[in-house]
Amino acid sequence: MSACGGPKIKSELRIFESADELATDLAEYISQLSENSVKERGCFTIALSGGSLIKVGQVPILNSHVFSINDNVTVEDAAAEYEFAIRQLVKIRTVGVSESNDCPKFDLILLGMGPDGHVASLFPHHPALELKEEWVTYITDSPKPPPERITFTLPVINSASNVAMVAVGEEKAMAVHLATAGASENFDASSLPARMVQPTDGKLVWFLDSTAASVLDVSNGGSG
Ligand SMILES: O=C(O)[C@H](O)[C@@H](O)[C@H](O)[C@H](O)COP(=O)(O)O
Repeated sequence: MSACGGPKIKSELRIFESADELATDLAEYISQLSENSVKERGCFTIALSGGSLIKVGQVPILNSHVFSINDNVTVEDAAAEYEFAIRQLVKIRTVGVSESNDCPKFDLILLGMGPDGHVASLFPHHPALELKEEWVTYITDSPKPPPERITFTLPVINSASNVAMVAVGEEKAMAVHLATAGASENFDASSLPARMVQPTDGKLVWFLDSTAASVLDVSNGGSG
């Protein structure tokens, strides 16, 4: 594994020869964060993205501690229900609160990234990227199936104590480069939502395999 600093925010790039090596380090990273959070706060709150990243079935978590999306209602109602559930968790202080904007402050948000640089269900140039008040929103026009999705908004993602962004495979290499490289002043960040993941008071760690990192200019910290 090689590690180096990312762009000017508190970020780190971890690059692995294989997806297996990445998975082992990611598991250890999550386990360490969990141990620290439980010691400090008595609990550990983690938000999981969809896609191929997570196969949560192997982790022994009480069902009552898992908050899944209700896909038996309209996508609009699912988003409202989910936001209500998170607000309840914030009210009882299970989920912390960001000091700067009252958003929920997850201990860790675990994200995959698409080849177009989308994260969660925040896609390039989508109006959902502009939302400032909502914690959870819905879209009905996802370019990646299924078309109807709910998603955390950027204010919630950027309020996390830790964000882990995982990208594996050649098809993501350009998006990784554009998301982590220094940008010209007229770069339109909304063209690459992963670049908008910049935790306000938290740390971003990229977990990459060597193919996803193959376009990075790692010699100068991958910040281009
Ligand atoms: O629900 C989803 O699809 C995720 O929220 C999405 O952001 C995913 O993490 C990326 O599309 C990467 O997906 P893969 O890991 O399967 O490439």
